[in-house]
This record gives sequence, structure tokens and C-alpha cells, in this order.
Amino acid sequence: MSITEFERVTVLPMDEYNQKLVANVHPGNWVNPQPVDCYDLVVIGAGTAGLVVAAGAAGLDLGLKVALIEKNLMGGDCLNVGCIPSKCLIRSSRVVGEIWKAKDLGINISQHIEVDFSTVMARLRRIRAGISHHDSATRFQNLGVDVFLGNGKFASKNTVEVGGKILKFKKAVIATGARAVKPAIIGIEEAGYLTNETVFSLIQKPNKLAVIGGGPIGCELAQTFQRLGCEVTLFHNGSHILNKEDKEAAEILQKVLIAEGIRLVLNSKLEEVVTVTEGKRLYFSAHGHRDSVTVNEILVGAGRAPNVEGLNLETVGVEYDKTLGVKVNDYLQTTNPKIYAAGDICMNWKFTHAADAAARIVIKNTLFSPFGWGRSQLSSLVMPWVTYTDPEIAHVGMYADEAEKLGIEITTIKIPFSSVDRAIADSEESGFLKIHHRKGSDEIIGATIVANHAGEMISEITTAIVNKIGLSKLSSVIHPYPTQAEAIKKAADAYRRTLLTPRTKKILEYLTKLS
Ligand SMILES: Cc1cc2nc3c(=O)[nH]c(=O)nc-3n(C[C@H](O)[C@H](O)[C@H](O)COP(=O)(O)OP(=O)(O)OC[C@H]3O[C@@H](n4cnc5c(N)ncnc54)[C@H](O)[C@@H]3O)c2cc1C
Ligand SMILES: NC(=O)c1ccc[n+]([C@@H]2O[C@H](COP(=O)([O-])OP(=O)(O)OC[C@H]3O[C@@H](n4cnc5c(N)ncnc54)[C@H](O)[C@@H]3O)[C@@H](O)[C@H]2O)c1
Repeated sequence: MSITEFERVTVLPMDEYNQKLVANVHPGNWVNPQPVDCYDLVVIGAGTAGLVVAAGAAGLDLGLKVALIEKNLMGGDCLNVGCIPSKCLIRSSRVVGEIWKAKDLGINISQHIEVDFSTVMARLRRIRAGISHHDSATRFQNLGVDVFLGNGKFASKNTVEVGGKILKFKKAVIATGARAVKPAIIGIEEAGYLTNETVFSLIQKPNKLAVIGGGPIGCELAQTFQRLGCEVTLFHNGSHILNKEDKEAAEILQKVLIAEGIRLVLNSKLEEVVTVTEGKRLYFSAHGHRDSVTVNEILVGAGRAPNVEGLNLETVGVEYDKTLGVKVNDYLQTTNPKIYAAGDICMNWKFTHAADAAARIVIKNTLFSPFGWGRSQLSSLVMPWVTYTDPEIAHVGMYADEAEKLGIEITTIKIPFSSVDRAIADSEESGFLKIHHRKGSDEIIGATIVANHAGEMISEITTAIVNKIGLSKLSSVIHPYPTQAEAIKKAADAYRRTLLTPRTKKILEYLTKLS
């Protein structure tokens, strides 16, 4: 192996935890294997999508030859700079949120609470390193996958090049993911900013933090850092945060963020960033006024750009768009029928579980659907998602306006958590459950839950939608009392009550008389 075959990677700070992480997911002493004559599958990118394709194909023990190429850290965004580190920080910050509520619950915290920021960050690094063996190069090698560290790019219609080696393929999968969009703000490059790739490397708390973007990344991390003791200003260019979500749900969270002390600047236009002695000064306008704020750090969470560059996609006839990513059909096939794509590189659903589900479709369609028989379709998936703020916002299926656009008539049942005993006992009454069902039928079309553990509750509704279980059947499912998930039963019961027509009421009255 030549020393130039792949670049060594470091993850700051290179303490014992990050050393362990790197040793698992980008070992510096890795020796790329000698390629076999022809691979059944060559996968570029070892994030969730690539790992699931490779493990799924090789793990079938059918003797399939699979190559997996990763230029940076195996595990991709989710393990290294996404779900896992963010959820570790959220866990610590939830303790602060609980302490803030303690007085209302009759608990006096007499001492000033102190966030030990460096310990919070060390915990993140320890946990991330601790689970990184799942995605390690050695584990995948042991599964029978040829793991190549290095930058992969198409060399011809049926070959990929990595570190000077040529891998011939029958089918290839592009799973190169996405990265943070660079904001077009004068002076921001010179001033410097954090993204999800660097924020989890912080070892010192930025006392004042500006967060750009009120999407899932911005909201989750703005609340987290505010709770961890930073003074956060959140800039969002829309009229309310989480503008892809149910508006009422987003409004509840918005009120919480403001109540917790975040300075929320809506309809903001960031004009310039200037480095001053005190830090980074952001000049902005909002609602017709110009203003500025000076912070120690800026965190950008303003959307994702697909990693389409440098893959030689033109050479292999794979069409793409720099904003939307690689163009795929419903079978996740690109414009080159031998090349497929999965995950953030090609999908609107930018979630780990979506990348995982897409990878399973790719395995089926590339390896087990000769002549296109029995291919799986992306559009057949029922996709839930959760924004892990406090309260969480979980959603599955359609929003009311989406249903309206498609001409689907719906009825919405809303159960406020102020009517759910467990939520009242928990003093967690501000959220709601909304279920949209087809008008005149019990078929569930979509649902949104706003609750502290909404993410744990949404799967019941996803299961119902996937298995075509309507509200009538859900109302016969016994939910333990008292749980917040009882809200789902309440919604189902509310639907059942709408079936009580004057005629059925008369029949019931008659039955009572006879009983
Ligand atoms: C801060 C944050 C929090 C998130 N939280 C959640 C969450 O709670 N729940 C959730 O479901 N989703 C969450 N997500 C989204 C989730 O991380 C992504 O949807 C998921 O990681 C996408 O997986 P992927 O395999 O498509 O891409 P990635 O994980 O981006 O993996 C792509 C891989 O390809 C590699 N690569 C790129 N180009 C090349 C090349 N030319 N050669 C070789 N390798 C290459 C990259 O280095 C990378 O490792 C979060 C994202 C962020 C940023
Ligand atoms: N819990 C989760 O599952 C989770 C958590 C984090 C991220 N993610 C995934 O990552 C993706 C990316 O998240 P994201 O929050 O970066 O993207 P996003 O596109 O969802 O939200 C970014 C927001 O920033 C706003 N914005 C853009 N430029 C701005 C500017 N200059 N000033 C102010 N506001 C600006 C946009 O209007 C947009 O609403 C999400 O779509 C999601 O799929 C998921």
C-alpha cells in the first residue's frame, strides 16, 4: 500500500475517545484489499445508506462480491457529526430543562446549577466512540465486504477508481450523502463559522452563539446550547421556525424557545459578518429594522447540499442537480440503469431511517429483481420523522395542506395533551396529537404529535398506516393507564363517536331496553 492511497483523518480533539473512533471508522493503518475481477456491487460512501447496502448484500452469505468505499469516517453523518452526537448533547441539555421546571414540581434546587461543558462534550465523544465498532472497517471486512478507504470516483461506465485501484462492477450504488450549505453572507467565510462537521468538536462553551437556520438542525442545537449555558440568537428567514412542519406544532416549540431565553429573529436577512475585538458581529435586518449582534461563534444549519462533485457522474451518464442531488426514479435507479443511489444524495427525506429503508430497496432492486420483476418503490414507504427538541415534534404521513393539494378530503381529530391524565400529572400539557383521517372513513392519512416523547409515540400510528389499521380498530387497542400514548386511543374513540348516528343511537337504546 502506498502512503498516498488514502488521507489520514483526525477528529478534534484527538483524545482517547476520538482516537478510538478513528481507529474504528478510519484506521490509519488500513490496507486496502486487492480488488477482485468484478464486483456484484460497488458502493461509494459508507454512511447509513452505504453501510446498509453493503452489510445487507454481503450478510446474505450468497457469495456476493461487495466493495465499500469511504473517504472520511465510516458511519457518515449519523454516527460522527449528526444524530448520535446531537442526541448525546440533547440528553445533557434535557437535564437542564428538567431542573428549570423543578420548582413547579415542588423541588427546590438551592444551588446555582453549573454546566460542565467540557464533561458534556467528553461524554458525547465517549458514547460515539463506544458505539463506533458497529460501523468499523474491521466489522465490515469480517462481514465479507472489501473495504476501501479513499476517494471513490467513476473511471468508466463499469469501473470505479479509489486510491489508484480500479474496481469493476456489475452494479454500483452512490451513497455519498450531503453536507451543510455554505451561507451567502458577506464576510462569513473570513470570520469563520461552525457547521455540524465542527460543532461537536467544541471543548469550550461559546458564551454567545448565533445559529443560522430554524430547521431541525438549528432548532435542536439552538435549544441545546441555550440550555447548556450559551446565550443563543437564532436567525430564521421564514415567518416561523420549522416551516416544513405543522404550523401549530412549530408555534408551540417557538414559544418554548423564546420562553427559555433564545433570542429568535424571524424573517431575518443576514447582511454581513465582521470580525471585531469582542468576536463576530452579525449585521442583519428583520421586519424593516437593521440591527447587529456580537457573538463568539456562529453555527450554520441552513440546509444540505448533496455530495455530487468529483464523482465523474457525467462520464457515466448519471444526471444530477447541484441542489437536489442525483436524479433517481421510484426504484432508486439513476439515469444509468446499472447505477443506483440511496440516502441524502438523492432523497428529500434526509433521515437515517430513510437512508436505511432506501438501502434495503436498493439491495432488492439491484440483486433480486431480474428483468425488473418485483422491484420495490420508494413511494411505497411510509416515512415518520421526529425533531428532537423539547417538546419533540413527530410526524408521519401527510399534512393537512398536502392532502388538500392532492384533493384528498380529510377530517382532523385533535387531542390536546391538557386532556390526557398522564400529561397533566407530568405537567406536560402544552402539546397535542392531531390525526388526519379520510373523510367518511377511518383510514389514517397523517398525524403530528407534539410531546416530550412524541418520537416514541409516532411508531404506533406508523404501524397502523403501514398495516392499514384504521381508527376503529385502534380504539379497541388497550393502552395502559396512565400513559401519554393514551392520546392515540382518545383520538380513535373520538372517531368512533362520530359513527353514532341518530339511527345507531336508537338501536343502542332499544338494545339497552332489552338487556
Ligand atoms: C446535526 C444532524 C443531526 C441529525 N439528526 C438526525 C436524527 O436525529 N435522526 C435522523 O434520522 N437523521 C438525522 N440526521 C440526518 C442523517 O444524519 C442523514 O440523513 C444520514 O446520515 C444520511 O445518510 P447517508 O448514508 O445518505 O449519507 P452520509 O451519512 O452523509 O454518508 C455519506 C458518506 O459518503 C462519504 N463520501 C462522500 N463522497 C465520497 C467519495 N467520493 N468517495 C468515498 N466516500 C465518499 C462521506 O464521507 C460519508 O461518510 C441528522 C443530520 C445532522 C447533520
Ligand atoms: N431529528 C432529525 O431527524 C434531524 C435533525 C437534524 C437534521 N435532520 C435532517 O437534516 C436536514 C437538514 O437540516 P437543516 O435544519 O440544515 O435544513 P432545513 O433545510 O430543513 O432547514 C434550514 C432552514 O434554514 C433557513 N435558512 C436558510 N438560509 C438561511 C439564512 N441565511 N438565514 C436564516 N435562515 C436561513 C431555511 O429557510 C430553512 O428553513 C433536515 O432536512 C433533516 O432531514 C434531521
